[in-house]
Amino acid sequence: MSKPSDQPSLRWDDNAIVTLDQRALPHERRFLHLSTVDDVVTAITTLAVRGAPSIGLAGALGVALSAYAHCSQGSTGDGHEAVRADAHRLAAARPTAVNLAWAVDRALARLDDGPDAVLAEATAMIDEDLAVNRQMVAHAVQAVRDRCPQRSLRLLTHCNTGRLATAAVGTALGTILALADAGRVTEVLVDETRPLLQGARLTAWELAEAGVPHRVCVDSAAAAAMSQGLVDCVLVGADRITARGDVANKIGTYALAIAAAHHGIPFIVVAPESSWDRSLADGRDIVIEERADDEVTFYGGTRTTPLGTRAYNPAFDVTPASLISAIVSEHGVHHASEVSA
Ligand SMILES: CSC[C@H]1O[C@H](OP(=O)(O)O)[C@H](O)[C@@H]1O
Repeated sequence: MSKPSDQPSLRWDDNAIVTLDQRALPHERRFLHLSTVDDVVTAITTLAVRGAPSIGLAGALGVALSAYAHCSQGSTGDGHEAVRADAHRLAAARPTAVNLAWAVDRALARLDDGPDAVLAEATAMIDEDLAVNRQMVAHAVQAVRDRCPQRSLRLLTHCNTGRLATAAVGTALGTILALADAGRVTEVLVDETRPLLQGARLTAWELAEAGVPHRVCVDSAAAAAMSQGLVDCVLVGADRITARGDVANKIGTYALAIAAAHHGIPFIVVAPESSWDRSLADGRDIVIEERADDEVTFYGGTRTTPLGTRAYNPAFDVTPASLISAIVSEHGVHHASEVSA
């Protein structure tokens, strides 16, 4: 069965956020109970909770945690400064995915109505994300079919954009699962996605759970796979999309887009409206998160480099709109270009 799962990846339970610790997958299903704002900030910065929509939802629920901690239900403003300070910390936990600040701000806007209203707004976003993903996946399936005449498809994806990264269903991976459920997928090539291996650990786990044929490849093998005719379409997610359609996404996405354009392979971005930042036109203005050297200089807990070796470790890169065949949201295809490398 490959239908995208609609089981929420995080929930509110007894004044805590309950969610899978994505660092432990695929070998351990460990649940986290996040009961303080510090817990939520740490979970986001360590990628225990990850994926643009998921970190937004966790951030919004974190505002609810703060509101209950600092405000009584009938508060007239006491504690609001403390909640606003917590909201700032939550929104700043990771800078690139616009969903985080957007969701935190939306939850914070209900503060004057009390903690219950903040929680109601955050949990409404979970339900909305699920509905949005279902609509988006339907549009993305059609966008693939419009660009790929093949009856059965060989797809390539990068990082993890499934139910773990969203409230449920997923974005690009949700589309892949829907295509597989319709019998349209021969194989999925999954970029392992160095250095944190979201592809090898999480996307492979979701595809295996769904029974979809797949192989993992090192990120640098993706272009070779395209040159060998192993890829009919590339599907990826997004963390921030500018007004003209430049896309910030997991590091390695830009290289995929260049290779896809060179080989005339459709390169489709699947992301919700909440991933758009229309205040920016040029992707070069997107703040790219730089992460610790040891994510690169260590592998499996063992140092791979000489002591003292530094690393260049941006968590994201920017793909210009000119290299993107289509950007699909719950509203349909936003951007389509005849891509040329
Ligand atoms: C639907 S997830 C969108 C996006 O978020 C991921 O980043 P991270 O794993 O660092 O949270 C990746 O860029 C996905 O494409």
